[in-house]
Parts: sequence; structure tokens; C-alpha cells
Amino acid sequence: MTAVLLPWGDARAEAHRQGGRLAADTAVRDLGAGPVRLDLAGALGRTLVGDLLAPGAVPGHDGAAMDGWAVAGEGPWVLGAAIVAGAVPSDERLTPGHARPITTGAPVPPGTDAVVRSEDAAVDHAGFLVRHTPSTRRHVRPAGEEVALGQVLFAGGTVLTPPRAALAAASGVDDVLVAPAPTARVAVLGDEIVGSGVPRPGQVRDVFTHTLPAVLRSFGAEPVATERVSDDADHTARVLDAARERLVVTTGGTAGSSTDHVRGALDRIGAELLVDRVDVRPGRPMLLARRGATLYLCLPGNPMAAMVGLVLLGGPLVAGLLGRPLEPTGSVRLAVDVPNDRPGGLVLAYRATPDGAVPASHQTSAMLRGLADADGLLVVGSGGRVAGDAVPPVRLPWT
Ligand SMILES: Nc1nc2c(c(=O)[nH]1)N[C@H]1C(S)=C(S)[C@@H](COP(=O)(O)OP(=O)(O)OC[C@H]3O[C@@H](n4cnc5c(N)ncnc54)[C@H](O)[C@@H]3O)O[C@H]1N2
Ligand code: MOO
Repeated sequence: MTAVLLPWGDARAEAHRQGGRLAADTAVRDLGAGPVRLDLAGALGRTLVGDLLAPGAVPGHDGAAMDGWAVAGEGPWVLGAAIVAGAVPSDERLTPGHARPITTGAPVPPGTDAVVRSEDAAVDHAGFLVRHTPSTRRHVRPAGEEVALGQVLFAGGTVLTPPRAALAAASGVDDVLVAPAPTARVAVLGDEIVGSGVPRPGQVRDVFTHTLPAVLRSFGAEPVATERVSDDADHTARVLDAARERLVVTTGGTAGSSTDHVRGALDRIGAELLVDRVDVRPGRPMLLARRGATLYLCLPGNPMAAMVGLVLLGGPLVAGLLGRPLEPTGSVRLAVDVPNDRPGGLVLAYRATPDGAVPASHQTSAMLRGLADADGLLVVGSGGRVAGDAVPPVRLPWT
């Protein structure tokens, strides 16, 4: 069923849901687009499929947290042989009144009450270890303190960031199962669009071909092709029909003029319209459709409107395709009054200041300057909001 003029929050959730639905479809898995196993380095930035369990405890042994001496009982202590990091843990018990030099990370012998730091004790002239600075700390890291054997390290849907990959390695993980990067195609529509140089009057320089694939990549998709499409109904339908990617993003041609062919083309190829416009400005005419194993996100041609649409729906859609959760929006405080006397949400690029969010200048649907220096997007509901009000921000993927 087509959802018409969805509120922006619902539209985000719907895009995320549709991404997840497509990824879970067996028809998609049959295309060979199932999960892949990669080593930790290759899996950085990818999304885990299924929970990742700890194959080993972290730390794996009771170890010294400081360089110094493992001691048992009270000093002065009789000194034994040194233990260095990498030593195989020994069963030999440390008995009260005895100490062994030890380095950070090395396994403490059974019977150890504490590790005395090297700066807190010294060996006296008779060869005994004597503490000169009192301390109540044990300086021993117990086995499994951070991670227990078999514990869920990370739930499925988690992005493998460098610290997560580092923790996985600490636990003994070598490779992980990750979601395939959904393939994406970008189709830039419009006869007036030129690909290079300063456009002559009447023409418009293309702002999407060199930017949208990178944004899609930052969401976790794999852009495989970008093409230009003329304002022609047949050409538009042919391009949409031939696409075999998980996601097709189009720009332009979403409105109702004689040169706007996206709706007609979606209809002609038998795509199901899922979202028919979103109740925000800019970006209102955007569409979401599906045919088979392909989702179509059709963005308006106006530069800021398209970027807003890509951030609002494209990010959640790709997150859904990857099995990631929908990113929460949070809240940001307005530093100034922001009127909105029209129905629907007003999306604004803003600068973060110590006093709160301030809408950027130069931001109409057709402009880019406001967005170019923005710290994020925020949405002001119909009726407007006043300084001090909290409004939902949406993160920009490139900040
Ligand atoms: N009668 C109405 N007209 C319009 C409505 C409406 O409701 N009724 N909606 C307006 C809104 S809102 C938007 S947004 C635009 C959406 O238009 P389209 O998606 O059909 O986009 P185009 O007409 O193809 O282009 C609009 C504008 O953007 C420029 N453009 C397009 N592609 C690029 C590109 N690759 N690089 C740079 N600039 C691009 C294009 O030249 C136009 O100036 O419709 C309103 N009209
Ligand atoms: O949706 Mo349009 O972007 O308001 O100009």
C-alpha cells in the first residue's frame, strides 16, 4: 500500500523497514547477495550478521596491571624468579612472605595477594623487598574481567569500528560474518544538466554525479554505476527497468511537469510505490518504490532537496538493507526563533553555536551554500518553534 505524504519521522522508519524487508527476502539471498566472512581488517566498517560470541575471555589470565612485584602476605618479602609478559601461567604457588618481579600483563602466580608497583617498594641491603609507599590497590586484572568466555561481544547489526575489531581480536576472533554491501546505481535525470565546466545560460552544472555515490558509500552501500538520463519517458523507463542493483537513486523528474517522467516510468516498469511524497520542505516530492529485489529512491532535482531526501531516507534505507538499527535523532536546542507557517516539517541546515542551533543562511531548495557549511539538519514542525525549544536534528553523514 502506498503511504502518501508521510510525516518525516514515519518516512525514515518506513525507508528503514523497507530496506530490512528487502534484505530478508529470500529472492535477494538467492541472487548471491548473502552474508560474507571477512578477516577483521577487511571487515572494518561492515555490519555484523548474527551475534558475535567471545571465543576467549579478556583478559585470558589473572595478570599484573603494573610493573613491580607479585607479593603474598605482608613484607618484607623474599624474592623469587622474575615473570615476564608472555610467560606460561605456572601452578607454582606464591606463599606468604614471598614476592616475584613481574611485568605488566604477565600472569600472576596463584597465591598472589597484590602487585606492588616498582615505584612503591625497593630491595634492601639484605636482599628483601620492602614497601615504602602504602597502597590498598591490588593492581591485578582478573581473568574475564572485561569479557567472559562465550559472552555476546556484539549483537548482529553492529558496525565493526576499530575499537570493536580490537576487542574482538583481544578475545581471539580472526574473522566475522558481515552483511554484503548493497549495490547501488545513481541515475541523474535532466536535459539541462551538463557534466563539466561553467554552464552556458539555460544549462545547469550537474551537482550529483560526483557526490551522491560517495554519500551512498558512507552509508555502507556499494555504488556500482552512475548514469545520466535524458528527460524522455522511454529512456527513463528503460534505465529503471534495466537496473539490477539493490538500490537505485534517481535525481530530478519527480514533480508533475511535461519533463518529469519518474512517476510514469515507475508505473510502466511495474514498481510498487511505497512512499508517495514526504511532508517536509525541501524534499517533499521524493518517492520510494520497489520492484523485485530493487528499491527505487527518487529524489527531487533541486540540489538541497535531493541532499535532504538522501539524508532523511537514503541513510535509514541502507541501514535497513544492512541489518543496522535506525539511527536515533536526539534533540538540539534552537538559539533563535524559527517560524514555519506552512504545513509539514521545515528542514533546515544549521550551525552549532554555544547558544544552540542557528539556521544557516542561503538555504532554499535550490541552493547549496547553507548546507555546505552546516553541522547538521534539524526539523521544525508546522507552526514554528522559538529560541530555547528542543527540535530533532538529523546527522549529516559527511560531518
Ligand atoms: N507546479 C509545481 N511545481 C513544482 C512543485 C509542485 O508541487 N508543483 N514542486 C516543486 C518542488 S518542491 C521541487 S523540490 C521540484 C522537484 O522537481 P523535480 O524533481 O521534477 O526536479 P527537476 O524539475 O528535474 O529539477 C528541479 C531543479 O533542480 C535542478 N537540477 C536537476 N538535476 C540537477 C543536477 N543533477 N544538478 C544540479 N541541478 C539539478 C533543475 O535544473 C531544476 O532547476 O519541483 C518544484 N516544482
Ligand atoms: O520539496 Mo521542494 O524541495 O520543497 O523545493
